Parts: sequence; C-alpha cells; structure tokens
Amino acid sequence: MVLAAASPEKNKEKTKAKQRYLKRKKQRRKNKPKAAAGSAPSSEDEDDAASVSEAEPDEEPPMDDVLIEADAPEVEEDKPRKEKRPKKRRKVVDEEKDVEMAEPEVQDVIMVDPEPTAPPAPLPSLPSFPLPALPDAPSKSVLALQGLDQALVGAEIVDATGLLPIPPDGEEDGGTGLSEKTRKRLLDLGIVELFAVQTTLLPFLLPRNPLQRALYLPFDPPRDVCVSAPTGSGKTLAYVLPIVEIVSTRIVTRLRALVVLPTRDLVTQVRETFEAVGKGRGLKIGTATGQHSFSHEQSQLVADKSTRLAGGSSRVDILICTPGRLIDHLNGTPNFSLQHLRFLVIDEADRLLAQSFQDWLAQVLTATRPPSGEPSIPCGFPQHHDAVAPAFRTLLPYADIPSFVAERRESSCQKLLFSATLTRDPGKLAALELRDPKYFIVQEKTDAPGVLDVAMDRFTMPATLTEHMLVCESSVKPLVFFHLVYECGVTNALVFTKSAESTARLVRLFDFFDTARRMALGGDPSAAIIARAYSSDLSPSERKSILDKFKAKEIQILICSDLISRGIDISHVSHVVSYDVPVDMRKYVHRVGRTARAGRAGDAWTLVEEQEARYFKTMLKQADHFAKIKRMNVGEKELAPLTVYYEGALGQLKESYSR
Ligand SMILES: Nc1ncnc2c1ncn2[C@@H]1O[C@H](COP(=O)(O)OP(=O)(O)OP(=O)(O)O)[C@@H](O)[C@H]1O
Repeated sequence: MVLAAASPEKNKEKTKAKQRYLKRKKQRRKNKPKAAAGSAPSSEDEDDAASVSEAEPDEEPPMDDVLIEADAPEVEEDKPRKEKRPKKRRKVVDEEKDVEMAEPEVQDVIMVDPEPTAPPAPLPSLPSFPLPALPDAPSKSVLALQGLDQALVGAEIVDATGLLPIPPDGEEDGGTGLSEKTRKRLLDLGIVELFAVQTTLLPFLLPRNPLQRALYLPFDPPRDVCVSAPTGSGKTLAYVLPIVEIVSTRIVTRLRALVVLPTRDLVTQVRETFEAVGKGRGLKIGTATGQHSFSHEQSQLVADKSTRLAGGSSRVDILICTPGRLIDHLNGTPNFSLQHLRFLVIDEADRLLAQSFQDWLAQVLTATRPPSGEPSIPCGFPQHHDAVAPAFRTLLPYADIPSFVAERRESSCQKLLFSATLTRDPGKLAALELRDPKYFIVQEKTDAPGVLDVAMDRFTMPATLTEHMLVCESSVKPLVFFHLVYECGVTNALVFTKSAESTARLVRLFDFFDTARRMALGGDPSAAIIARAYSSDLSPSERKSILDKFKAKEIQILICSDLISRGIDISHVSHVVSYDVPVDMRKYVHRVGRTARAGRAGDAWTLVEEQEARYFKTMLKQADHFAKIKRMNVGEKELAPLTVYYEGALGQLKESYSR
C-alpha cells in the first residue's frame, strides 16, 4: 500500500466529494424502510451493511473508501467477507482516527496514488539520530609526531652534501672557526675540507665570541646538542675539533671532557682521533674500559687518592670510556670528579640510552650537577679551594655570598648526543635533562620532512652506498656467500652473522672451502682468501691483532657478530655482507654503514633465507627503504662450478664437529 500526501487543492476537492458522498448516504438511510433490518444492528453491522449495500452503479465512492476495498489482501477474498471486512474496516477507521488526532489536515490524504507524480513525503516519525561511528584513525605520520620533544620538532635540517674547504696555512680560517694550529693539523692528516655535520656544529660549539669559549660558563651555560647524521659522515671529528680547541686553552689539568661509548673498540678508535687532532696541544687523554686492572686505571686517572680534595683531582683533560667502567670510577676512585666537565659526549646515543647498566646515566648527570643543601666538607678540612668549579661553591666550608640576589651558578657541562639512528623516545630524551637542546638532522635532501623521518625511524643512508638483497634457500646460503666472494669479488668485506657460534662455524667452512678450491686449482698459496672470526670470545689483545691485520689487508674477510656493527671505521671496507639478516632496521643501518664511509663507494649484500624474506621486506618497507634495494637471484647454474668444493667442505665441517 502506498500512502501519499496529496496536494492541498486535491485534498480540498476530495474532501468535498466525500462530504457529498456522506450526505447522499445519509439521505439514502433516511429513505430506507426501518423494517429492512430484522433486528437492531450493532453499529459495526450497520457500517458493514452500509458498505455492502452502497455499491450503486452510478455512485462512485470517494477514494479513501476505494482504498479500503482495494487494500484487502487477495488471500482473504476466499474467506467469508462477513468475518473479515468489519475487522479491516475498523482498522482503517482507527487509522483515520489516529491520523485525525495527530494531524487533522492529513485525514484525507491516505490514498492510493496510481501514478505518483511527486516523491512520497515521509510520515511524521520520531527524530532520527546519526548512528554511532568511530572517527578515522590518525595517519602514521600524525601518530609519529605525537608527544615528540618540541626541540626535535624544531630541528635544523642540514644538507649532507655541503662541504667547507680548509684554507692553507697562515690564511683566514675560511669560516671554519678553527685555530691555525688545528687547521694545520687537519691538513697534515689529509683533511682538506669539512663535512656537513662538522661545518654545522663548529659555529655552534665553537662560537666566535671568546667569552663563550670559556671553560666555565656558570652564568650563561651552553645549550645541549643532539645530532642525527648518516654513518660515516664524520660525527667523531665534529665533536673532537671543538673539544680540542676549547680544552687546550686550560692551564690546570682537570677532567674537562668525557666521551662515553658503547664498546672498547670504539673507545680505542676515538682515542686515536683525539690523539691525531690534538697532537702538539699538550692535552692529556685517558681511557677507562676495564681492559687494565682497576687500580692501574685509577692511577692513570687521578693524581692524588690519599687527600680528600673539594675540587677533585685528575691526570687527564679528556677521558674516553665505556659506561660500566665510568660508574666504577665514580663510585670507587677517590677524588674522581665530574664537576669541571665542559663537555659530556654520548656517542651512539640510542644504544647507550637503551643500556640501563647501574642506572649509569642518572649517576653521571648527578655528578655533573652542583650539590644542593649544606656544605659537605667540614670546617678545618685541608683543601685547595681554588680547585672547586664555580657551580660547586656550596661544597666550600664558608658561606657562598652571591654578588646579585638572583645570582645562580649552573654547571658548565654541555651535553652532546650523536647517532646515525638517534632516538626520538621522549622518555629517554627526558632522562638526559637536556638544557634548551638544539637538534641537527643531517640528510641528503633538505626538503624531505627530516623530523618526520626521525620520528618514523626512517634513517638516512650514505649516498655512495649500493644495497642488494639475495633471497635463497637456507641449504645453499653458504654457497651463495662463496659465490659472492669468488665470483663477484666481494673481498675486503665485513660479514655479519647472528651469533659468535655461527661466526665460528662459517669461518671453519670458509677455510675448508678455500683450501679445497685452491688445491683443485693448483695449490697456489698466494691465491688464498683469508677469513677470520672477530668475536667476544677472543681476548682484547687477539681482537686488536685481528683488527690490525684486517686493516693491513692481511685478512680479506672478517666474519663477526654485531659486536662491531656500530661506529667502527675501517676505510678500505668495500663490502658488507649480512650473512644472517639483521633483526631490526637500526642494526641494518649500522651494519651497512661500515662501508661507503666519508664519501667512498661501497656495497652492502643481505642474504635472505626464503622463510625470512617476508619479514625482511616488511621491515624495509616500514622504513620506506625497500625501493632502494636491488633484488638479485643466484641460480643453480651460477652456483654449479662451486658445488663440488662446497660439498667437500661440508663433509669436512661435519667431521670436525663430530670429532
Ligand atoms: N672532513 C673530513 N675529510 C675527510 N675525511 C673525514 C672528514 N671527517 C671525517 N672523515 C673520515 O670519515 C670517516 C668516518 O668518520 P666517523 O667515524 O666520524 O663517522 P661517523 O659519522 O661517526 O660514523 P658512524 O655513525 O658509523 O660512527 C673517518 O675515517 C674519518 O676520518
């Protein structure tokens, strides 16, 4: 049934028709002989009788009555009309009444419109409300920026390709801000231009104003700095240069610069850089890694252990160390003090901040801050008052009278954080208690959303790096590796495995393979390719010896775990092979970053077992890096020439393990 509201004119016309119809009906009833009804009919029967007898041929009932007739369902026509019709009629009458009560104008508009011209108007109904719906999820980029450190949001984006030439001796500094001595030293070392990260940081850390280069800045403390720059972009020199320049102005030796690194190997490497750049400047450089006995290190670091000194005592101007040993000295070496620190460098910052060893960071930060509360040194204590740092005057046994009421002395220690994969974790950054930090992000394209890249863990790779991935069955993975070495010339290579155990196994297999192949080709010993393991199982001296041989190209392939995947700088590494896929993107970035350093070209190869391919691809896609990787296949045909040696080597390996 179609219920439609007619136009007002139509309604009016129909109402009149109905009135005429009812009038005539009334008239007919009056004229009817009363005896026609045998008994007194009920009102219902009356209506019914009327509706049945009314059907006179020349009379056309109004439309709503037609509706009543027409609306009776077909199935009901077979049934006796007497039973059904009153019911039906009553229903419609009731409907009419309801409508009338609700809206009198609509009384007559219930009709069947054979050809509806206007769209049917809805019946009055309850107001409808929109269905409950969840708002659209925010995009990944929006989420990544949530809760980000405001200083990181305002980071300065630096173009990685910018270079600044160092002028030859005697000329102006060429905008570098470096002293003549340092420039000369750099030129002697073969460094003729500064890289982007160095050019950007030098003016910030080495201001032109000599007052801002002072060793103590208690009333105008320096801003802290966080740097994210690709691997091999020269971050080490970016902090070594300003430290050497500022610390070499000192008269008395105090511990002025502290560099914290995650591994001993990196400590040794950074020490070499300090020694090379600071040569002839009279700086004393020390290391603390646990490589020597604790008492030996104590005697290297502190001049006087027997007398308690308010200002501490130090034999070194610059200390490079691992966090564990640093905490040992803070807690166990008398007069080892960080109050004179002008620089605190945390290199490979994301790795070190992930390390909560003895809550090392909190302890170090406490040691650089002036103590609050009463003087801790009793009166009459034999002291050297001049040795106390300005911010630590409260340590003195007499009242510290400020020159101005609002005068406050702060620690002069400037924190410098560096990494190729800098953390964006607000919690970790907050733990550093950075002072008005300034962020620098060095990347290839300055128009790229640098902050977003850091926020979404999309790291910048060196422009000179070429990356490849080879998907293979796990059973032929060693063979594919040998193919890379013997057929594709992948030597001077660092090969990363997942553990010290896999390193040892691969080295053995390589030895068996190389010997078998060499013997088959005539046994020329000079044709040998030497592979060695570099792992935490080796003693420090063995590790050093192996690294030196690799640097001297006596070893062509160094197989290792992730122990040296960070920071290690070996200039001639032309290939990096990830024999086992890295577990996360940060590891991947640091591994491949062992090649293509300082603008040199380099290749990275990742061997991916078929079952790992999906995971590895997803990891790269999430970092928006998949498109930059060349996918390669090595077929059976290419592997065939090496298969015979490989099978022999496998047999020997099994035998050696069973023995
Ligand atoms: N201005 C320069 N000119 C030439 N070589 C440079 C310059 N600055 C640094 N280098 C060289 O570049 C290489 C890489 O430098 P460095 O080890 O500091 O890189 P990095 O950014 O710290 O890398 P990673 O993140 O892997 O630790 C080193 O061999 C270094 O001597």
